[in-house]
Amino acid sequence: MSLKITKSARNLIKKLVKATSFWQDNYLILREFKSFRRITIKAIVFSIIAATFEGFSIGFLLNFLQQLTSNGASETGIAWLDILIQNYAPGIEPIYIISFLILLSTWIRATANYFGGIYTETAQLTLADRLRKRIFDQLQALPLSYFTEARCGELVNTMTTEIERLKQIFGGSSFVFTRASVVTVYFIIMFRISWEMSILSMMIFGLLAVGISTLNRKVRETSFGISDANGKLNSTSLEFINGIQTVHASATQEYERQRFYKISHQLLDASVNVVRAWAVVKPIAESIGTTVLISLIVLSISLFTLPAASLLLFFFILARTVPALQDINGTLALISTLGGSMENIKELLRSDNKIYFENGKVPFTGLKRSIDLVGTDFSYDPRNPVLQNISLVIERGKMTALVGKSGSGKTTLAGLIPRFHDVTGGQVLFDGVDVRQFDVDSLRRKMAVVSQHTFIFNTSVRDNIAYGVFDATEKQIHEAARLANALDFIEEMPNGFDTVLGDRGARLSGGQQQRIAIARALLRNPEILILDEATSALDSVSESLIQDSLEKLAVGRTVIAIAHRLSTIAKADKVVVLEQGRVVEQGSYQELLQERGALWEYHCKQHELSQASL
Ligand SMILES: Nc1ncnc2c1ncn2[C@@H]1O[C@H](COP(=O)(O)OP(=O)(O)OP(=O)(O)O)[C@@H](O)[C@H]1O
Repeated sequence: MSLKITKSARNLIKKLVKATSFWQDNYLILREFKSFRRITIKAIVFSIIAATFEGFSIGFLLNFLQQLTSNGASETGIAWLDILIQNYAPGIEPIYIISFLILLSTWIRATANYFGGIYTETAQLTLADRLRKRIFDQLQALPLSYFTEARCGELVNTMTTEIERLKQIFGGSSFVFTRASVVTVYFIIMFRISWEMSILSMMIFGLLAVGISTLNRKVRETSFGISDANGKLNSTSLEFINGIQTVHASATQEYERQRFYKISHQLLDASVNVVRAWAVVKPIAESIGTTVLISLIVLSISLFTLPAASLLLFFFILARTVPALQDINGTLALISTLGGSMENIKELLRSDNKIYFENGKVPFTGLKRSIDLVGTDFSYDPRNPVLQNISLVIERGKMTALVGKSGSGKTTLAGLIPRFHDVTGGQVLFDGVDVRQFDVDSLRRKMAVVSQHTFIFNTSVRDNIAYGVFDATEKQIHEAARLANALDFIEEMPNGFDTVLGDRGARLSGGQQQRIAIARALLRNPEILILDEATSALDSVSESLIQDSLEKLAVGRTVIAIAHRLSTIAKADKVVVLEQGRVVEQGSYQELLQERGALWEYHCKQHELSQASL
């Protein structure tokens, strides 16, 4: 029965909490506390214990003062304590007992503060950790198209700086909670001393709070500029560092300097605005607080008559209440300055404003017949179709070459096969089954993509080759490197396979990076291989090495090659020519040449170029 009542009371509290607009506004962040409820509860409990014992120590102070002013009264003034003394320690002077109790309360308060501090800090750190991970998971669940739209720097800013700022919000909130508990205890004691004087003080403080909260709201509004400027600063810094070579090559250092200075100045302006707004709050609160205190003293002395010890303690507590309230106000104002960060994090965590990648359930066990594109359309932006009504059969174990001018949609088309993008019309079928029905991990595990833009991680050569095949043996890694014609240059490196490659493979040439990518693909031993051939001019030795390793990689697999070299096109079983997102020709190389259409022109152009370069 009692269990039922507790349960329904708990449910009622939950419902009430969830009905508050604070919960609804901040649900995406507050729900994280569920996973570390215990630490949060401990932090709250210890803060309350600390506040209670602060109250006890001050409460005992009144009895202590009364003892001093009454020339050694035989009673402490606390009924339960007097009974205890009479029963168990009749000979001991009450003043010693009160002194001991004051000390004991202070020790307990200090201990509770110590644990409260640890748990509060742990709760904040855990919250930051949870949010970082949640944002990471969120980013992983989003389709690739999200990353082209959202700015990289802003995302990094939200995951790092904004989370740190959010931690400050919760640090501040717990500080406000602790101070508010202490102030509550102060008010209880003040009420016990004189309810009239307490009500008067509360009314004045209440008015003060209304005024200050209006100011805090203004501070909060100014804070949004900081988050915005921080995001832009991060983006610009990342762009500058990533594009440093282009900046030097284009001699645009001065342009970049001005761009960076402008954004940095924007951050400065936004921060100064917040500092100005915040700086107003503190002195106003301080001067009003002191005025209130002095007015109260004057008013109470003339209006109310109280024993000297009580009056002294009342003002002693009041004098402690004013700075505590000022602390609360100051912290609330500081929290207001961090509102922008909170909004940014919530924006990223929201799921109702994003399109998610929907994974299929069917495990992909391998291609048996063909990949079919049936009336496929695709666009990154609805106003601008990139692929239109593509119908095409990619047969198992054959090489299909995609040919066409730059921007005709070859990379986009190839990206539909590992489901980097979802079609906007028509279908992509694997042996007659829509690609969206397959579990995407199982699908991609059967594939490898070697593109012009190989991403090299800042780890060792070995780890870069084995990326995604984490159980590969040393022998397999060496064999993959050998087949990719990468073994020679790897062995010449200072630490061979242990050499760390630097940010984005800074230590490798373009051709070497490609050979690492080919080794990576070889190690995956994919059934389906997507090759995006480099158009950039490699020296002829590198080119023939890469060509040779690509040929080894392609043997016995279903290959979709975005082909620029005639040698690749000529070897393909099928050539598909794209123009402005449409298939204009498809067939074998010889057939298409005989038709003297688009491929013929392409062929002639390449031939002229190769003749000219001889
Ligand atoms: N992430 C993207 N967001 C928006 N538009 C894009 C994106 N990627 C490509 N496009 C556009 O889609 C069209 C086709 O691009 P795609 O990269 O598929 O062509 P491509 O034939 O592979 O070109 P290239 O041979 O130069 O690599 C282009 O007009 C391009 O501007």
